[in-house]
Amino acid sequence: MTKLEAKGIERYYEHGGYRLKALDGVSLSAGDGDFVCIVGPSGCGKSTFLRVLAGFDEPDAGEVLLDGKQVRGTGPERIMVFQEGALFPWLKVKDNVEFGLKMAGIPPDERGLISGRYLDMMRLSEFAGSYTYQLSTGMRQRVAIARALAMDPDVLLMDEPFAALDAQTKDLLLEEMQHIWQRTKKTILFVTHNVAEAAVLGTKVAVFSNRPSRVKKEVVIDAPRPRHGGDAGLAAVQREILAELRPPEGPQ
Ligand SMILES: Nc1ncnc2c1ncn2[C@@H]1O[C@H](COP(=O)(O)OP(=O)(O)OP(=O)(O)O)[C@@H](O)[C@H]1O
Repeated sequence: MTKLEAKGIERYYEHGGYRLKALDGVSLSAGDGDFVCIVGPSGCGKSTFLRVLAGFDEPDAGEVLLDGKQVRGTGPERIMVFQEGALFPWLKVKDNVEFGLKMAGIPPDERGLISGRYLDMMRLSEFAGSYTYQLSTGMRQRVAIARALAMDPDVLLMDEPFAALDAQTKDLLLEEMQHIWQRTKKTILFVTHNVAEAAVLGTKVAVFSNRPSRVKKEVVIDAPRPRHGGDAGLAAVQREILAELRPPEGPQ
């Protein structure tokens, strides 16, 4: 069953009198429980597309459907995790995770149970009372993921969430992300510039073209899990994606 569907999304930006077309009719769907990775050339419009899905940006044309119904603006059923986590430094880890729940009027006891569950899942329980500046970058990113999951969204939108991490932490989080996805059965759309990461995580990978972007190709990946970066079985799929990303050869 289709969970989230984007149909013919167009998005323009004003650049000092010049109208720049970022998205040129992007259509992409994610089935319930799919892990869709989005890759594409730098500046092609991946983040713009995710912002449209999250409702932070209005498309100039096209529509976003959740469970077959058009959605506009932001909503608790579509939650975004940013590259830098975007946590509140003045709040403790537990309060960061509970922030959205508090805003939604969930009583303290229930909030505590929910944050406890996700802090446990992200192996952060012993840091519940710490401030985010006392954590490593990887731990902060895990707090951001816990905070998003605590809202129990239908769809998790992740914009290069591991880009600022060192290789070792990234490997660990790639593994954890697969466990979390399998445990929570969330529908995830995940933007990355890293083809290996996309091949490890994705049930399918959507390759965006150069700006103004469209979906150039969708590659379905059914390799067994857990997957790891160096898996030989993923090499062919990575080559297929990389071939799509290579600029066309022009006249010499
Ligand atoms: N707020 C904005 N105002 C004006 N132009 C913008 C804005 N946000 C993005 N753009 C332009 O839209 C295009 C797509 O940007 P976007 O950040 O969506 O690309 P991206 O694929 O996520 O890039 P990267 O991989 O480098 O992060 C770029 O040319 C960028 O300059």
